[in-house]
Amino acid sequence: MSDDHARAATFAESYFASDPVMDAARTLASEYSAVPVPRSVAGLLEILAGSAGVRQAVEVGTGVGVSSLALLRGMSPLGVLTSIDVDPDRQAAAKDLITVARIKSHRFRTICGPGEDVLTRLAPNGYELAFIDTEPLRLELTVRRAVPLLAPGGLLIVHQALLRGAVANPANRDPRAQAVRATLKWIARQDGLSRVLLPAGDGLLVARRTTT
Ligand SMILES: C[S@@+](CC[C@H](N)C(=O)[O-])C[C@H]1O[C@@H](n2cnc3c(N)ncnc32)[C@H](O)[C@@H]1O
Repeated sequence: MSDDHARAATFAESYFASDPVMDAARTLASEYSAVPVPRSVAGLLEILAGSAGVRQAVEVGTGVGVSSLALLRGMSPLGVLTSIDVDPDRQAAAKDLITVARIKSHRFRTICGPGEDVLTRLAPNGYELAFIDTEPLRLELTVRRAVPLLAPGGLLIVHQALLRGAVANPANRDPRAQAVRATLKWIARQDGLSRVLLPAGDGLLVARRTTT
């Protein structure tokens, strides 16, 4: 990253109102070694969930709940987030975070298990937003299984879509970079999805189901 880009990224990450609950969540994340979405991505998740008036959302990669909190803050006050992770301890920490943030507990449904498997048990066309922030090696299968869950107009949002510069560099043969590249190619082949790839956080892919 050039000096100018690095300075711009640092400035962007500082351009937020003070948020003690989110700050505490970030400290918690480091204790659980669960890298949370950066502030810019959390802010965008909240705005997207809010502008779409989301009532049903699904997330793969709860971590300690930084992205969950952002989504729940943005969603309709009646909205329910179903959040999936393989790590029960992190999910327990996420539930505590949601309580501390004074969000009603029934709005945050956690399921412990591999996202790529759990998604097959959820309702097709039933979700207005799917957020994926999981292990890159599992990403393509997870995304393939998340897309059929989207309602018409629903949003698919994938974090870690650039893995710093690795995904954009075709000479980089790291398996995680290759897995993310394959996922992006699969998304690009889908007729019913419009898409944009943003260099926010570790790369954010936002796609919208355009078919009815
Ligand atoms: C980057 S962290 C998620 C951070 C979270 N989105 C946040 O902002 O706080 C990735 C999470 O994915 C979980 N994970 C890894 N493989 C998974 C899988 N196959 N299915 C579901 N979760 C998985 C890890 O346990 C970890 O908590």
